[in-house]
Amino acid sequence: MPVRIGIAGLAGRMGRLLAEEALAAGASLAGGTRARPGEAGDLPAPLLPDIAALFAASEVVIDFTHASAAAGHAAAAAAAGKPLVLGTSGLDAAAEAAVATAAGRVPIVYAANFAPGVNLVLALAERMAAALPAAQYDAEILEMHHRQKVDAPSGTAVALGRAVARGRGTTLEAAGTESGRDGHTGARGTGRIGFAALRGGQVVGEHMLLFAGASEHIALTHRSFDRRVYATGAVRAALWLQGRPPGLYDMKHVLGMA
Ligand SMILES: NC(=O)C1=CN([C@@H]2O[C@H](COP(=O)(O)OP(=O)(O)OC[C@H]3O[C@@H](n4cnc5c(N)ncnc54)[C@H](OP(=O)(O)O)[C@@H]3O)[C@@H](O)[C@H]2O)C=CC1
Ligand SMILES: O=C(O)C1=N[C@H](C(=O)O)C[C@H](O)C1
Repeated sequence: MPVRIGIAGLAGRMGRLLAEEALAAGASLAGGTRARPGEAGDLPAPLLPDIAALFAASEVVIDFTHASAAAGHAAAAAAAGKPLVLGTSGLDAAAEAAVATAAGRVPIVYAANFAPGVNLVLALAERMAAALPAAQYDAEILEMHHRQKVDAPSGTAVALGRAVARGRGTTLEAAGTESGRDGHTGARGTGRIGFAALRGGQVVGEHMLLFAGASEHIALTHRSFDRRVYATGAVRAALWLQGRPPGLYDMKHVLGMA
């Protein structure tokens, strides 16, 4: 029997591609949700009234919606006893804690970016940060996305920052960050991780991690040209979750890079 996949955010940029990729992977569509359920539109699966109904109809739910919905969706996964693939970005610490709590009951893949190349870049970022002393190489993360993106810095930029911090044996919170400098900011803090976000046009997703030393720069760059790469990865994660024990996984587990 094909795996029944439910899609939270079915009418969104990602939701529509997720539906196509789920069918292409041999799964079936259990239904979807959106923020404005009255507007059915030309959707490839039935719109269900709420997230609980979506979990009831599905074997696994994929969520690409809005950060404000993430904690509730994770709690609904735990209540239904069904796995969740969470791609939504911009979660605050409380929402991430709610996801971790739900992962004690059900398996959850929570990934900032489902593109395989980005997950390789994350692994390389950690290794590079371990090799390049924070006192000599300033880490700066630059990202650019389409003009509709509502959160900044991107989830992937934050994941890159966390990877750099891990490589340096610390956390992003302890290292400190500098974002969107403007005006009399004072000199750059040693060891801090810098973030800058550009928004414009229809850019699918571009990330650069720069290690800036006094005499040399080393950069890692990733560009996505088609957001289908994220949908393919998220559907792969949904199928990978079938039969997994409860736990918080990310894309490196799905890709066998953990
Ligand atoms: N991890 C990854 O690899 C990727 C992550 N993303 C992330 O996925 C998310 C969605 O991106 P994208 O598809 O471009 O966004 P869109 O705005 O195109 O779509 C969002 C969808 O979620 C629905 N939605 C919005 N708010 C809520 C809510 N509070 N509760 C339930 N549903 C809601 C919208 O409903 P309606 O249609 O009624 O407005 C819409 O269907 C973002 O956080 C983005 O950063 C995106 C690409 C890759
Ligand atoms: O909103 C997007 O489009 C994207 N969001 C994710 C993020 O915040 O990192 C992943 C990708 O960059 C596209």
